[in-house]
Amino acid sequence: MSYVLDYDSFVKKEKNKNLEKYAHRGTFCILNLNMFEFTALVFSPTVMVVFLLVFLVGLLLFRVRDLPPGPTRIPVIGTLWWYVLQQLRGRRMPVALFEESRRHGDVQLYYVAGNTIVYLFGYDAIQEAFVKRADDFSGRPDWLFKDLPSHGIVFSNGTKWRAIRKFTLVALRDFGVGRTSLEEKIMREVDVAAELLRQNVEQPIEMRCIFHKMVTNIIFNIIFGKRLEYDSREFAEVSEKMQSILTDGAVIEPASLIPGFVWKLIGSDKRADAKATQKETLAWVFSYVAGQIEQHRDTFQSDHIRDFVDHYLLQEREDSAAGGKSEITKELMFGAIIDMFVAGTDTTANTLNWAVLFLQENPEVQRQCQAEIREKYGERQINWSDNGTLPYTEATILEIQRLGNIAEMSVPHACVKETTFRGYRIPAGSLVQANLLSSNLDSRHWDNPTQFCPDRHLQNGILKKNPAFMPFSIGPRMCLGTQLARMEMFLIITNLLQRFQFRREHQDVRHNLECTAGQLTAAPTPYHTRVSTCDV
Ligand code: HEM
Repeated sequence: MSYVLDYDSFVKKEKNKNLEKYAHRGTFCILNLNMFEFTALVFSPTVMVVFLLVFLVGLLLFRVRDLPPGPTRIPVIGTLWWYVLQQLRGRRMPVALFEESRRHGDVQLYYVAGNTIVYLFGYDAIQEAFVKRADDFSGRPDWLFKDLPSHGIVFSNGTKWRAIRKFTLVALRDFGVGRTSLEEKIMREVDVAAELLRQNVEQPIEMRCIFHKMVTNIIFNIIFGKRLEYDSREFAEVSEKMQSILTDGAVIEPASLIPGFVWKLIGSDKRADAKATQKETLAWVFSYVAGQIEQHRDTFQSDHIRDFVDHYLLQEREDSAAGGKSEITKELMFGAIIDMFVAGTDTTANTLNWAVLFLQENPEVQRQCQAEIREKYGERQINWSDNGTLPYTEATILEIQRLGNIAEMSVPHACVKETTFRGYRIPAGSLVQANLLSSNLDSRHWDNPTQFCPDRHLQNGILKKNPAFMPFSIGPRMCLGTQLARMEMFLIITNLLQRFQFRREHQDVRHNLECTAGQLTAAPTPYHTRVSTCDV
């Protein structure tokens, strides 16, 4: 049987309504088939399925042609193989992704479990998406956070997000971000830490633990209006639970989309168990916060607002007096408190941890900071109002943040509607994540980006801004605690440097400046420090 289709003559004859003739002789379209056989063939299930498949594949090819590039996408598996490969190689995702950007460019597409993930690299692409195109790229992917029991600031969208973000910023301002009341809280922790260091002079100590306690207590004090003793049971419990939300859960990274059994198969049992552990931890945190709110209710006085919780109770009262329903629900408030602990402790503590490491690895930089502090202020305490008067020390803090890269990736954003970005189609609902590491190390904006060099932030002895400096991300979703974190870092680093010198545990053993794997924030691999009192 031959299948040569004489389409023209078929159409002509059709028009002439001369079908009968062709019903008997099959010379016109498909040799040896009459009209009825031809129709039966065309409408046979097999041929229809083939046509449908060809149509769908064509449509798919047309639809994926304009998507951003990335590692090969395999049907069903997507780019899951790529994540698994990096895990097996022991690579950290942000670094592996950054390396892929050399091959695929600044906008890349990945597929995991049927979800589209777009990664952005380098200052220009991130700025274009998160600032110039903020309306399209400032959402959060609800589907990624659906298991979270509460959506505070980090995980909410739309009017809820705007309301709780504004409320929190106003409360933080009222409780002293940039003011003396907060300065006192921070300096109290500096004094306690200084006492601890004095007791351990010349002993190898882990600064990581001390910094974690300091910043946890600062946030605790802002939220609940009191500080806890470092060696109390309550402090240990709060600190441990908040820490484990971040390190165990990792629910806010795309890798969490990978099913638990895949992690188990590739030997990463810790990740497989993480989600279960996190549920328990969140339940504990919720009941703890609820208890604190109830205690505050009993002693609340509207003319004496003590802390963030009181701020919430005041808002609740004012809204109910006005007969309206508060936009700041209890659920949002819970979420915001957890967010501040989770987003505000590990990030700041790890930056401080990097600070001591960079300073002890670069003793000349440390010496110059100390000389500047001593020359300007002698032994008097450094205050927040002194910010801007210590250019070399402040440039050093910027360089610590740039190279420490504690937030190597932004929190996942979502593309709120289908859009075109740099010529690529970005499907609605795609998860969009900025590789902040790639901006802080962007060789188009920094000379020798991997070198530790505070002077790069100075021009004629004055601090200069480089827009590619992006530890807090940019745009409307930029870190809400930026000001608080800057204040903490400035006061803690300057006041400790004024009093102490930090040295390696073994003078001739350098730290390799590697990060601990598997954490959301990039912490340096553990190290010890020997502290001596400052004699510059
Ligand atoms: C050195 C310290 C810190 C660094 C490097 C840092 C970094 C970041 C980054 C990269 C983001 C993600 C932004 C995005 O998705 O584009 C973020 C978000 C956030 N940070 Fe921080 N952060 C720090 C300290 C803090 C502190 C002290 C607080 C406490 C108030 C805080 C609260 C938040 C919140 C609530 C968000 C979510 C903002 C939103 O979704 O609207 N952070 N931070």
